[in-house]
Amino acid sequence: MSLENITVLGAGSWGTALGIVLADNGHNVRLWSYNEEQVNEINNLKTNENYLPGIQLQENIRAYVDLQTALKDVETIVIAVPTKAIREVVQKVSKIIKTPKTLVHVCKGIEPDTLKRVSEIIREEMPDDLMKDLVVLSGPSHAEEVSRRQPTTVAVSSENIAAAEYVQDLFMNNNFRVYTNEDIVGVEIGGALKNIIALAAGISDGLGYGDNAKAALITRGLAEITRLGTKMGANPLTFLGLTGIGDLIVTCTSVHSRNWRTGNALGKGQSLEEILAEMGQVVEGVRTTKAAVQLAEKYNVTMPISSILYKVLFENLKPKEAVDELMSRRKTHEMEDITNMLGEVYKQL
Ligand SMILES: NC(=O)C1=CN([C@@H]2O[C@H](COP(=O)(O)OP(=O)(O)OC[C@H]3O[C@@H](n4cnc5c(N)ncnc54)[C@H](OP(=O)(O)O)[C@@H]3O)[C@@H](O)[C@H]2O)C=CC1
Ligand SMILES: O=C(CO)COP(=O)(O)O
Repeated sequence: MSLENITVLGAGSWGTALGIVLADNGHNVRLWSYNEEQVNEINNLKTNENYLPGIQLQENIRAYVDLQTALKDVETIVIAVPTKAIREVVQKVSKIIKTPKTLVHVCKGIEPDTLKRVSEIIREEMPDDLMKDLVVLSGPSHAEEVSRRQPTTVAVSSENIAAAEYVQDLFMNNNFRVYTNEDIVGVEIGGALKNIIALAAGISDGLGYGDNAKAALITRGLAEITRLGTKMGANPLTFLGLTGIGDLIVTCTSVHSRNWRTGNALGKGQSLEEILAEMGQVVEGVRTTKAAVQLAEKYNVTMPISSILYKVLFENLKPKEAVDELMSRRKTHEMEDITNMLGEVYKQL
């Protein structure tokens, strides 16, 4: 495959880790950050200590503070800023580029109130004639491990399978295996909602509950994600793949996860404000919990874990009381709703 200039917007942990993958594949990587000090550190010391401590960056990664220079002569733009910054960043890009580009977003969130997925936000902010293709990259992939070249698998999804295959080739190497999947709705919903369940799993661990509780949260979490996602038009089988159960497992069980760590500290009694101030990196699940509760209402689906987490995050419900409330819900059949979902699966086979 031909080598390219590729611009990565956002020099946080994920943007930098993906930059390392692309640089390993021989591409010229331009990391854009609005923080001049960080840009100087990346260019002069070849490190990004606040986001990926102990990692040495390659010579073919260069950082830029000027967006116009960062975007000069690129075909592909990777968007790796938090969901709340997407609109602003895409608007800035749309005012600079003159020819259509392939956009790859790697963000895991949903916008509260508008209830838009990230690809929908990008489509609203980027004129059609400036967007060649839009591709989502998602899956179980902590930046800390990717930057150390530990084996990782992800999926790329696009309405145009040829575009997904093109992005698959850009990123794929022997440490970073990339699959394609055409179900953008399922890929984005799985990636965004797993963060909510990871917050809940962290709370459970922080309270001192064990593996049984965590397995329950992962399994019942997957059930509520699938219930909502299917109503939104996703293929239920996607939730059994890398961007569904795969990402749910890694985020609920890893100390790398900012969402799990936030939940863990909440379970131990710290306040949300305090935790977020100390984290210094995005915790997407907090904002996505608001969106999920609104989506559950809109699509008329029950999402008990997301709903109870909303009360913990925004209504001062104590974590222990939240668990008691979850456990004492009315009795039900495990497969309630799932039979409907299976009907959808069979229709798609
Ligand atoms: N980290 C990971 O392992 C993974 C992350 N993701 C997803 O990738 C996305 C980015 O996450 P991640 O890199 O981890 O987050 P980080 O918090 O590590 O980094 C985000 C970067 O975006 C910058 N940024 C924030 N707001 C703006 C803005 N308005 N304009 C320009 N830059 C901005 C931040 O700068 P500053 O901090 O100075 O504000 C920071 O450099 C999230 O949606 C996350 O869920 C997906 C898979 C793995
Ligand atoms: O999405 C991720 C791993 O796949 C990263 O999760 P956190 O944002 O919780 O760190």
